[in-house]
Amino acid sequence: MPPENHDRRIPVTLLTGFLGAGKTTMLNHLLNQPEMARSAVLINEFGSVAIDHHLVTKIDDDLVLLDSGCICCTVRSDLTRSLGELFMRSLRRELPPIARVIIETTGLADPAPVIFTLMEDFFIAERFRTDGVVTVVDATHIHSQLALHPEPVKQIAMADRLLLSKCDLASPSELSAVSATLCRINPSAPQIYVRRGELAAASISHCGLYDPDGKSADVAGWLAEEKVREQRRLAHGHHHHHDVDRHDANVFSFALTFAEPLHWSFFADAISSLLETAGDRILRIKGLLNVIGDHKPRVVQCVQRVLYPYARLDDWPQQAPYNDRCSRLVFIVRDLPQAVVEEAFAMFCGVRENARP
Ligand SMILES: Nc1nc2c(ncn2[C@@H]2O[C@H](COP(=O)(O)OP(=O)(O)OP(=O)(O)O)[C@@H](O)[C@H]2O)c(=O)[nH]1
Repeated sequence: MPPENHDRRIPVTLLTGFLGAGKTTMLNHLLNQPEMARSAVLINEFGSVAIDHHLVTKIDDDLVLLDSGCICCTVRSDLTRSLGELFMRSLRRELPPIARVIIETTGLADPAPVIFTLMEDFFIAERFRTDGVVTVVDATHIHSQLALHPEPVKQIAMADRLLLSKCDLASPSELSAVSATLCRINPSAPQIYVRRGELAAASISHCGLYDPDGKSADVAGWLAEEKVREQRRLAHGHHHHHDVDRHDANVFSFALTFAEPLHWSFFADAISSLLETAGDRILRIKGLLNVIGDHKPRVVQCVQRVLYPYARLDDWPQQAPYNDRCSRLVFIVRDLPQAVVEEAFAMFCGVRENARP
């Protein structure tokens, strides 16, 4: 392959990290910088009710929502197709020239199939080059996430750069403990401390082509496994069915929809009670709310037991399903029945969930 300076292929940044780590927050800061002005963004979300693309402050039509679902087949072929389409649209000048592609994965994603696709798919590898697997690590939650879930280890081990988010919320001793943990899993990746998503574009560019050497031996092994999987898929086809709302036997997603505008204080009581009683089984909540007395949609975000200060969007999205201005909350949980969550809202807000998408 040509050295980076003479390489005319479009650089691709893979932005990964566990649920709620702060990927979208950093992405918004990056996209506001002139160096990232001509970036196309591909977003892959878990669950059937997507919301992330409304939280990215990018209005161009080079923001692509990848199919939700299993990264091993649906998303891989969707990724290949989306990158191919972006390239062709840019070639036909339907889009301005693309200087970089940023792929934001779901927090539950395994980065190996994505890296493998970028490196090995013939059409893609001719036109795009990996320039950085960048993993966002939530400095306030990573130890419990590593204890309970297999995904963050792989996301950290495969990284070229590690971005420690929420450093404004962690004490110096917590930060040094997190830093030592990351060093054990991936000693070669530089660690960058980030507060409120404020990250210079230079921190994630010029990573160079992806190279498993210098990373833990597992990384080469994971990529080799992808090759075997690919060969099997080509030989036998790949027909297993995926439920887009289920990650594994325990982790799954559901969305609640409320047709009537909500009282903020009752809603806050319902969420607080839920986080207190079932926070250990809640991985992520995010949603857009129609709140009585507020014309703008409120963005609500929780990670495990933490409810973050709400934000507002300038306006309600024009696209379905959010254009009906109903409140929607998307939950990603571990072994928490939907009925328990519905009951909390019925009790505190006096509202029942409506059977809408
Ligand atoms: N105080 C503080 N809050 C942060 C920081 N980074 C992210 N947050 C908050 O954490 C919550 C989750 O951040 P997101 O950027 O949506 O996380 P994400 O990784 O994109 O989430 P998923 O796509 O669901 O995996 C939001 O409420 C953010 O405002 C930070 O550095 N400091």
